[in-house]
Amino acid sequence: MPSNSPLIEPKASSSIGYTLYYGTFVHTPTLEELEICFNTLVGVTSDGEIDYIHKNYKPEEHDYMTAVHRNRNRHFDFIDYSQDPTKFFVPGFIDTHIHASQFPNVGIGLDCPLLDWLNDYTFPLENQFTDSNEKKLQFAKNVYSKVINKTLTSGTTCASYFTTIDPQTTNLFAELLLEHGQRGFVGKVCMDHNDTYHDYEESFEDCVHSMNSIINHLDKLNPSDDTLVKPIITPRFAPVCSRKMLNWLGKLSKTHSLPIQTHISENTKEIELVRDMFPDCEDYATVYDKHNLLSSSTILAHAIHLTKKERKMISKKECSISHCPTSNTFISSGEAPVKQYLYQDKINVSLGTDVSGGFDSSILAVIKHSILVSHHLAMKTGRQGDKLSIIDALYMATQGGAKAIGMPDVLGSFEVGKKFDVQLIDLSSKDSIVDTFEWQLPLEEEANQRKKSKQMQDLLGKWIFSGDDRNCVKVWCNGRLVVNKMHYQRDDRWVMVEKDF
Ligand SMILES: O=c1[nH]c(=O)c2nc[nH]c2[nH]1
Ligand SMILES: [Zn+2]
Repeated sequence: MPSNSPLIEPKASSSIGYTLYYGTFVHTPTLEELEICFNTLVGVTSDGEIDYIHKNYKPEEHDYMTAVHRNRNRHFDFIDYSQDPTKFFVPGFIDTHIHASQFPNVGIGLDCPLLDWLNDYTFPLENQFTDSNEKKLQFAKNVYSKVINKTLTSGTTCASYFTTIDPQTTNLFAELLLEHGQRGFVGKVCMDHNDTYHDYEESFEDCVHSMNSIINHLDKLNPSDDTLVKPIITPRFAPVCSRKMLNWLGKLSKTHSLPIQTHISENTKEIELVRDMFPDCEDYATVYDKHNLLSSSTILAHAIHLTKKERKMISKKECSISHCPTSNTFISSGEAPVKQYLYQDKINVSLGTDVSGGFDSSILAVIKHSILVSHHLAMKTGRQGDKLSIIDALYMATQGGAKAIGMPDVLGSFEVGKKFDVQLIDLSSKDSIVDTFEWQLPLEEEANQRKKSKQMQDLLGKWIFSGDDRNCVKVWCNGRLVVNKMHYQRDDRWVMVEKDF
């Protein structure tokens, strides 16, 4: 266990029995649908699977032991947050675009446009992961432990990561994910044609060798009963990949049934470059399509400046877009018309922090930024319909993310058969900067359910716009408690809770 992550629960202390969670559960099972379930009992098996949901559970009327007995479990935990209206469960966040290797550059490179930003800040940093063996492993362990700790303690239970071109440190990254208990897709960056920064590129043959080594290593790494880390095919973006490499990666995805992630149409200069380099392709999306890289398991990051034809193709191929508004603002790339993608083009859209183009590794922050950027877009276009709602953004951060990573029936919402990848939000946590007033709280005794639901929706607004990772007090991944920042007040002092209750 890395010593710099005191908030991460060590594996040994994870709960292994049957667990019943009781309290308020909030989720967006489908686009446009927000479900707020008060007094809900959720049963989770020792494998981390939700096998029982009882909405509106009344202890005086119902017997929770039926759930326990159904599983022939004599030992179980009962975790009750129903008495505190400032606490609620939400699905763990799914970050569908993040560069783990770029974490040290967070906050650096403001307003440097993409291609300069890559050469001046990003390639030199990523190149440090290709140093001599001992040096690079130490460097990688430090950076990768920190980024996993940071995202996990901010409520990200699963992420689709980019690492670097280096295979050894990429394998180390996958091991660290498992050690911390975060679900993850691990993408070794593939790039054999870096014309502007030759120090940081690989040969086609090296790429083939590295990808095979990573696929084999990750195959052996997962626990026997579950796949928590998985490789993802990652051509960095068209300008740094030869046609031979793009072709091979398309085939590799098919032969190993592996998902694909890449960048598309982030910056106008980048689009011009692609046009010059691939004159036989009508547009950027066609470059990927020609090399068999567009399918329902492809995540396309940014997708800000797509043409109508590209949108149609992306929709038809059922690719997902990872919207990264924090990054798009920080390096001035533009405003993606996300509402149109979701509702008119019927494209699945998820959210990405895009560290370090994005300066915040918390998806909660990206939810906030996605809404603000959409308001700016609406002011520019004069179309109110361009504005994203809280429900849209929460959906993209959870169920939309689950769809993007090919796990719509496993993650993203509370449903029997899904995995318990969950965060507990506490608006009155120690150090919380959220202010709530008594009349704003959905109290147990409130009989008017509509009023109670409206109060809960207002609390979601408070969480998203004035909260942060300090309000994410517990995180479970695959049913296992992996983060516990829970404190309680004793004699006017905040004391860390050792156990769940
Ligand atoms: O935001 C981005 N970050 C990157 O590292 C990158 N590489 C290509 N295109 C990119 N865009
Ligand atoms: Zn990126």
